[in-house]
Amino acid sequence: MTRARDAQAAAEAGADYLGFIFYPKSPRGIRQERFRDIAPRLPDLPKVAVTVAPDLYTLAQLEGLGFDYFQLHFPVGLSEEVASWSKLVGKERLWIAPKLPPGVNFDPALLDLAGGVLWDGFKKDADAYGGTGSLSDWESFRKLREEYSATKWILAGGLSPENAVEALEQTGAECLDFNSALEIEPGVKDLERISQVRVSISEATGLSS
Ligand SMILES: O=C(O)c1ccccc1NCC(=O)[C@H](O)[C@H](O)COP(=O)(O)O
Repeated sequence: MTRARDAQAAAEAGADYLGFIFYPKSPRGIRQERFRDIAPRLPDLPKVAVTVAPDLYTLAQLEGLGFDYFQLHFPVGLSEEVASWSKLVGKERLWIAPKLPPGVNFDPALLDLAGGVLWDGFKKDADAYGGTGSLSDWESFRKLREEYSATKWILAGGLSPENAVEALEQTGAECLDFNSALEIEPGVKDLERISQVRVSISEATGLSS
């Protein structure tokens, strides 16, 4: 989210969380000053600060903005950093999003440090950590979610109104993350596409939200 009106549309479509990306290399990033500016106009939903391998100073700054959760993307091999993020924000508020190249397994030891895992698509480019539109490995997500059921598992990566129902059916996910497939351009949501998510899911499940 970069605009209050998009956040409002997401709330009306039944979103449970709102995400704000503070990674400077993201085309949909928001600066801390801008977030402070729109914060009073945002719906009353839990808010998630998203960034890539932050230093502790930056993470403390984001915490100071009043976020409920911290979704931190990182390359493999940063377990010490994950431990320090967990210590700073607390395990339950930390959602980890490891960038796992194909064939590299998720390290379950990380679950001692984080309350949630965002399971994202992979793209090789060094700076690509999210918002790439690449599907994630749904089968691995399903297995991990079943095996480690105490953790909050969030399915991400290329989700759209067109594939959301299939994603729910194939993975049993309770939480889906939508991003680039709902945009007119990076950082600007398509309000019609946002409401289509609600329509597709409610048509398929018979639920109204
Ligand atoms: O979206 C970004 O630009 C981004 C950049 C760096 C780190 C994370 C980022 N997004 C995080 C998300 O939670 C996205 O929603 C997730 O990657 C899925 O995006 P998409 O494949 O576009 O649906």
